[in-house]
Amino acid sequence: MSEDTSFLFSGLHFDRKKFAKDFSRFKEKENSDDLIENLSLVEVEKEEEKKVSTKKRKRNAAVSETVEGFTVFKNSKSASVENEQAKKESSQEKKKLNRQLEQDAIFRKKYNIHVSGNNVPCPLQNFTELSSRYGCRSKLLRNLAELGFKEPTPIQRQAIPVLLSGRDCFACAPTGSGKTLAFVCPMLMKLKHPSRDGIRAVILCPTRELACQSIRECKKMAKGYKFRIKLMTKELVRQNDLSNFFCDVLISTPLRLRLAVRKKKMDLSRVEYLVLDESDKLFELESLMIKQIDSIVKACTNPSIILSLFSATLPDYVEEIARTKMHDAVRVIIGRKNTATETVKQKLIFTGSEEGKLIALRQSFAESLNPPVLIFLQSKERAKELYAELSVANIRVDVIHSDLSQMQRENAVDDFRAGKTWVLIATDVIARGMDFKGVNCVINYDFPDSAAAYIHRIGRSGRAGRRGEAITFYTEQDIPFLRNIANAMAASGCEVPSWALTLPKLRWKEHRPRRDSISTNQENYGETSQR
Ligand SMILES: Nc1ncnc2c1ncn2[C@@H]1O[C@H](COP(=O)(O)OP(=O)(O)OP(=O)(O)O)[C@@H](O)[C@H]1O
Repeated sequence: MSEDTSFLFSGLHFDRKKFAKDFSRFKEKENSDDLIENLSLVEVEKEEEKKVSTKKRKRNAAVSETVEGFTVFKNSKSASVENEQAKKESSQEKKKLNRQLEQDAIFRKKYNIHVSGNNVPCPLQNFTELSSRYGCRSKLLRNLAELGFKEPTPIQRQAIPVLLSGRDCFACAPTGSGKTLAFVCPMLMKLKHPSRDGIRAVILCPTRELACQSIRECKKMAKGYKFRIKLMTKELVRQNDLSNFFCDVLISTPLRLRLAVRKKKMDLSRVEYLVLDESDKLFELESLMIKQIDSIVKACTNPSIILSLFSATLPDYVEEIARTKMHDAVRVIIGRKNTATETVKQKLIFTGSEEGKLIALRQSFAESLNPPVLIFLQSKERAKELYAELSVANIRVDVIHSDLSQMQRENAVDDFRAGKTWVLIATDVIARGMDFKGVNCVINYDFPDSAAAYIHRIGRSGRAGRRGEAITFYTEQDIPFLRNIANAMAASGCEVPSWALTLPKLRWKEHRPRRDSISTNQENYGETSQR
């Protein structure tokens, strides 16, 4: 090489012995004959260095040693040893990851957990993992133990890690399978401690009854914490200015929260955690709720908000709408989507006419009235009529519908929970989410208006692994709509008359036909049907 290359090493002291080979390459050449050889050597060297440096760039940090302020890359020999080491490490990493993925797949199969999405977190093996993996405080674990929750349910095993890792989540799991805890537990862990910094978490429920129940469940799980957990009540909405209102958790129906945001300047910009419970009900097309949900989600402007949807039925259109509001969401389905729980024995009874229903009801009560029993009808008028009929019999019966005051509705639910009421006659106002321990039987006195309504109604029974029963009366006018219910029954492992599965499948929106009146004793009707 003709030019002087000593500047390359000026200011550095090299151990000539150690680097003799390298020095030999850069030494002055006597004649040009070797120039070509020398150039080619230099090119080879450069090529080698180029390969080494690109490989190194691919690694997290090039291994180097500093000599007097200069970083000197190791020579190619130690670099290739390094590469070998790095390759071995990364293949070990890869093997470990694959082993973990395999274990997760086996575990999810065991609990019928189906997931989709990027990098889905490992499911929980047990509740103690909440503290070992996520640093959960002992207080929360103690509360779970006090509530008698020994093992996480399948939906909790998967939805909790997803939400704790800050991912948006769609969760569809059977009725009575613990979805409430699946979103409350990670919410409390994410909130960590009380704060006066605005409204931090919001849970939206389709009915006031469910909102009241959710706040009760929340407070049980937050025992010992000082979280401000508030219900959006009529009184709260009546306050003039809510712009400075703050709490850790706010539970509301969409209508009330939208009112508070639009009319009373309630600020949702710091909400970090938003849960849409019974989400398919909230997103029901042509319902006012879907517009209310839209304005609430828009008001939650926190870019790092965690949005989750929970329900036992999650139609595809709900996912499509929600995906426009979610980012990189994880989908968690337990069992088969939109199917009834397998813990409820289901029966269809043909009663011919409306009159036949009352006879069939009296007969089933005479044979085996096994309270508590829930009876669903398609309207409040019909609920009142049946209440009039049954309240004369010596059965402790009550009724709940939207014509009652808030207090009357709460009393009806509390009395039924407490066992004071044996038979509760209801409209669909309590068909979803309501958790009554040990309802032995649900009677669909009027045919449900959709397969989803059927799944949610009968899901008031057979909860938390308990067994239950569901009886569905149907008349001539219900037969065209029978196929969907028969499918839901068959999908949850129930015996269904084969002819029912051959009926034409109808894409029905709502089935609430006009029906003959129930009341047979007109003179009693006026006295006892004040409810
Ligand atoms: N890990 C658990 N172990 C035992 N019981 C549990 C567990 N988690 C929840 N439960 C109980 O299971 C019952 C049903 O829970 P929850 O109401 O959350 O069900 P859900 O899936 O929300 O039902 P729905 O779809 O009807 O709303 C409740 O009584 C609750 O206390």
